Amino acid sequence: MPTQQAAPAALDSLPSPGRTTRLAQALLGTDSRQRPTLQLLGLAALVTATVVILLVYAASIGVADVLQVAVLTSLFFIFILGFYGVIRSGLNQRFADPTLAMPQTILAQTLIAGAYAVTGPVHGATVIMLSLVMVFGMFSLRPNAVRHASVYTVVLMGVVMYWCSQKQPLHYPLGQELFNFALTAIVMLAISRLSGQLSEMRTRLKTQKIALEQALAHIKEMAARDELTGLPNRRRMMTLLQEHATRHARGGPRFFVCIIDLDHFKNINDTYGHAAGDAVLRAFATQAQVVLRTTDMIGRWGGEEFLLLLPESAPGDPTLGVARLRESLADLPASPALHDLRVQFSAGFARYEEGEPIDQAIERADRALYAAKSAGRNRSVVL
Ligand SMILES: Nc1nc2c(ncn2[C@@H]2O[C@H](COP(=O)(O)OP(=O)(O)OP(=O)(O)O)[C@@H](O)[C@H]2O)c(=O)[nH]1
Repeated sequence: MPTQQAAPAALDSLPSPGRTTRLAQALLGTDSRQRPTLQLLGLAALVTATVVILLVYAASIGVADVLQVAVLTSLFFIFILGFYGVIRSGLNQRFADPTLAMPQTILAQTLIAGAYAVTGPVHGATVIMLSLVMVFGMFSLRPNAVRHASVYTVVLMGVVMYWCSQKQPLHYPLGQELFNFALTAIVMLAISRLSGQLSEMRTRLKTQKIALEQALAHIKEMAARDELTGLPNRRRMMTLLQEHATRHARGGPRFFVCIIDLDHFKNINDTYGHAAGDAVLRAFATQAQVVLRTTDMIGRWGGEEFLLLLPESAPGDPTLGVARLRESLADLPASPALHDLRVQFSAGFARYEEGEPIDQAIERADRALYAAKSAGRNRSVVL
C-alpha cells in the first residue's frame, strides 16, 4: 500500500542517532586519546573561520588586498587541514606532546598577525583573536609554554605593529599602534600569570583527589574490618551472607552458616586479664584463617563469637573444616604468651534454605550453637 511504503522512506530521511555517531566517528575517529586533541583543533578552526570572515569582509569593502586575503585564507585552510591530517593519521603520537598545542598556538598567532597587517582599518578585531588563541592554549599548555607563546606573540605583534605604522600610517597611526601593543602585552602577561595559577590549581586538585581516594579506601577498609582480629566484621559478614543468598536464589551454590563461640572465655579474661583475652582472640582468628578452606569466609560476629560462611562446593560433611580447626587448636598455645593454655570452642551449623531470610538461618545456627554448649561444649551441632 502506498502509505505503508511512504512511511519507511520518510523515516529513512530523518537523521538517526546512529548516523550522527557514524559522522562523529568519521570526523573524529574512534581513538579516545585523539578526541581532546581534535577538539582543540576544532576550537582553532573556529578562531580561523572568524578571522577568514573578517578577511573576506575587509576584501569585500575594498580595504584589504584581494590577493593577500586569498593567500592568508589559503594558509589558514592549510594550517587546519594539515594539523587534522597529522592527528587523524596518528603521526602526532610520535611527538612529546601529542596535542600539538604549542605549534598550533604559534602558527595561529602568526597567521592572525598576518591578518592584522592586511585588514587595514578593521584590523582591531584581530587583536581579540590573539587573546582567544592564548586562552585556549592555557588549558592545554604547561605554564612555561604559555609564557613562551606569550613572549612570541608580544614580540611578533611589536614588529608587525611597528612595520604597519611605518608602511600604512593612515590605517595604523603610531599612537593607536602603541596603545594596541600595550593592550596586547598586558593581556599576554595576565594570561601567563593565570596559566601558572591554573596549573597550580590543577596540581592541587590532583593531589587532593589522590588523598581523598586513599582516605575513602581506608575508611571502606575500616568499616568492613574488625580492629582487633583484622577479620571481616559483623556488617561485612552480613553483606556476604546476603550476597550468597541472592546468588543461591539465582542458581548459585548452597552454603552453611556456622557460629563459633570460644568455650569459657570469661575464665581466660578473669584469670589472665583482658589483654591476654585479646591475644587469644587474635591467635584464634589467625589459626582459623590458616586451617579453613580458602573458599570459607570467617568474620568476627561479636565478643568471643565468630561467624563462618561455608559455600557447599560438593556434598559432604560441612563440619570437617571446623573439626580440623579444633584439632589444630588442641596442639597450639592459646596465644604466644599462654603456652600451656588451649582454646576450645563450640560450633552451631545451619544450612541456608532457598528463599528464607538470612536471619532465619543465623537464628538456626545460634540454636545449634546453644545445643552444642548444652551438650558439654567443644563440639559441633548441625541443625
Ligand atoms: N578480651 C576480650 N574479651 C571479650 C571481648 N569481647 C567479649 N569479651 C568477653 O568474653 C566473655 C564472654 O563470656 P560469656 O558470654 O560468659 O561466655 P564464656 O565465658 O565463653 O562461656 P560459654 O560461652 O558459655 O562457654 C566476657 O567476659 C566478655 O567480657 C574482647 O574483645 N576482648
